[in-house]
Amino acid sequence: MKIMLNQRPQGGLHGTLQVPGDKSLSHRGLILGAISTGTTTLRRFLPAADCLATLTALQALGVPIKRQGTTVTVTGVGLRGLRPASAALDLKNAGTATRLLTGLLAGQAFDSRLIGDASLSRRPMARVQAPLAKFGARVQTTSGHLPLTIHGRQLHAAQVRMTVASAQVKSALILAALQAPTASTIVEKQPTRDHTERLLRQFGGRITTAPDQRTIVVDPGAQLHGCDVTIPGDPSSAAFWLAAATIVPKSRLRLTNVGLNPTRLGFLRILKRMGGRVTVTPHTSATTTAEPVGDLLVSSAELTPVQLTAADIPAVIDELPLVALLAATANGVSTIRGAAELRFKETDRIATIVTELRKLGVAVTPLADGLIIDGRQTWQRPTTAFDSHGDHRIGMMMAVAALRLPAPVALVGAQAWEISYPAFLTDLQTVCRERVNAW
Ligand SMILES: O=C(O)C1=C[C@@H](OP(=O)(O)O)[C@@H](O)[C@H](O)C1
Ligand SMILES: C=C(OP(=O)(O)O)C(=O)O
Repeated sequence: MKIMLNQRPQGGLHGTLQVPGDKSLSHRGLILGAISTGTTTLRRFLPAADCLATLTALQALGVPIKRQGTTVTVTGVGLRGLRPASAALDLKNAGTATRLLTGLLAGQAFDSRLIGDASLSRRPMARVQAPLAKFGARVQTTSGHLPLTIHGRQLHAAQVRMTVASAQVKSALILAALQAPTASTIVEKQPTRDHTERLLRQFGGRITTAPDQRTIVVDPGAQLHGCDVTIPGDPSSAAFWLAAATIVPKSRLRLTNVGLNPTRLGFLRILKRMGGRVTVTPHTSATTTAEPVGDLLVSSAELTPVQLTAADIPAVIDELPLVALLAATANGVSTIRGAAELRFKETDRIATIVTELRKLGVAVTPLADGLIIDGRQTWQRPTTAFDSHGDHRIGMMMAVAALRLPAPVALVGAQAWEISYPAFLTDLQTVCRERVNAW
């Protein structure tokens, strides 16, 4: 789908948005609901293609799940109640679904086969296969990629030191550890988003994180019970509006019910380091989630450059395209290092960021593990359409860039935002109060 994005709204961006539910928590709520006993109700579930791939896969594994809009009811079957699927599970574009379900299915009493779309089939799977083998798992990849054949079997406990900073791999290992007879220890390379740990505790699981924030002990055997979970707004989706309001003059936006888990707030912290103007108002009343939530108020700002190193990356991994965009407006040279993981996402995001920012005349240099971005030139009018390259975050980042241009520009592959943010165009129209024409 090619769409035309209108030029900069003269009066800036205004209004209040409730961004959709968190993608990571929507996947995890479904999976933990499935392996619990009793009913789990997920409110503000994200009905995006990635999370629907997890939902459909769990249904194929015999889990009764009903969805009405953003409310999902999962009838838990317990850790031993899953049934073999009658065909390969197609996880489409969803890396999170693939890695987490691999950890779960490795400990089941049946074999499974996982497939995905062309993008997912290019992404590395040895990163889950190798550490899962420490639990006795037998996962067969196709030269390190999908299709995967998982030979389900009884797992044993393990002590695993992770070699990639990945919440997906960590979560796969936690789901495997739940199926071992005794406690396992997982040591992360760097702390990553801790949604699995928090949600597992809410479902009654026994899991502890040491003060170093990297050492996790999973004590299996506790009965998991279904819960009511209200999923917070996705901070990765909120980040598009934080970036947009910052770089479009005269803007002021309020974003409500956004997840404020510190392991996800890298973008907010970096935006503030660059001179961004954001006020955070945490909610103090009790919620039915193990996650902090609050409102954000953002207004336009002139930005200074930023230097990011490996320690900054896990908490901002999905927002790095937006950091690059902010850097392309800053009054100096920014550097992003320690971000080689960007090369293993839906696209090689270092390459796709460079291709798209160069259409604006931005001086951007790719590095093996990051980017150098000089924000000092005025953006040029692009002579070719922007392109998502089939990657939702790249497409939405360029839709945000278009908001700063003096003339309309086309975006090819806009439909990619269905992966994580199906209401993106509606929300864009809300904050612009101007028409965005579909071609
Ligand atoms: O665990 C998760 O829900 C996710 C972890 C991250 O991936 P990695 O674990 O591969 O870094 C992130 O990029 C992805 O969008 C969601
Ligand atoms: C990398 C992403 O997702 P996943 O790994 O689940 O495909 C993302 O949403 O940016």
